[in-house]
Amino acid sequence: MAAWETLNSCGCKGIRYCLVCEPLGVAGALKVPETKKSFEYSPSKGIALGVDGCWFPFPGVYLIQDFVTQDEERNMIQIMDQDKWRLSQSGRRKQDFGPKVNFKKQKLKVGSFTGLPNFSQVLWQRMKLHAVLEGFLPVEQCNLDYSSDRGSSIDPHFDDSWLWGERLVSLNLLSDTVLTMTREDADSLQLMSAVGEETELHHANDVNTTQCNAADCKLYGIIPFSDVEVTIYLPQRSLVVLYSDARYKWKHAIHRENIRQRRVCITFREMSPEFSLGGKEEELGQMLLKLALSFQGKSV
Ligand SMILES: O=C(O)CCC(=O)C(=O)O
Ligand SMILES: [Fe+2]
Repeated sequence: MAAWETLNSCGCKGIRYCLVCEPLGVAGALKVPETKKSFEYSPSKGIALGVDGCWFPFPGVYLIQDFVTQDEERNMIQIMDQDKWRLSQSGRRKQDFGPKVNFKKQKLKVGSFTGLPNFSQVLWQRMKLHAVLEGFLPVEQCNLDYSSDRGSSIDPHFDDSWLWGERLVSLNLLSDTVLTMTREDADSLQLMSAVGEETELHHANDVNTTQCNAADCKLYGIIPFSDVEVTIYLPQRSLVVLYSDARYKWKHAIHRENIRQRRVCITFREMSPEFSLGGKEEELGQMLLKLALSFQGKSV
């Protein structure tokens, strides 16, 4: 392959780069290192915890470990790899099962959407057993493929909320990773002081941390949200649901340094109220849902 072909074989546009298109030295020059106070999300307590034991509530994350078995994971990856992966931004590749959307113009067409893929039906049935996903009707599925060779990442962003509803559901396959949450608004957060001595977190298995007793919790200080980041450790084969504050107030990102091996993420999205029952685009919403839930889809 000629050098220019190699240089052009990525899906980056504008300000986004991956290891294929990134001119030497740009990575360092582009990113002014930011020093934020880092907190780790504790799934068992629903709080963000600092190394010094300070913490604050972090609502809107629901994590299910071992959502699929190793065999199911292998089968799904095999099915996905039989299909074409399209180049996307920041070194990612993707397969999309959903309507054709122009988010900027808020325009939506069925396009060549034929529904979600067959293997997702069993995932959907399993999801609905969790109260947080009651009534979840997936209308779009996006498979993303991250690799360390391509320096894949996803910049901090909010998912659209004109078309997509509150709950974002992602299945994390092939390797563990970290979802990084940040806020850029001007609000401040009330930081609580440490309780007890055992404050060290052990990722998702943080069973041996102390339980917070509200009576012991003291206000430690107030800091701007923009000075903090919260890391959510996502084990391989776990399913994570983002909703409420974690969906609407915090941006989410996957940093390049947190992709150590190939990682595939399957994200399911539901309709916003506008496209749901009683909404002004209800009819279109119902039509898309019928297609989606036929589970006969091919990627668009
Ligand atoms: O890879 C992930 O876990 C996040 C993907 C994501 O944020 C998106 O597709 O909007
Ligand atoms: Fe997202």
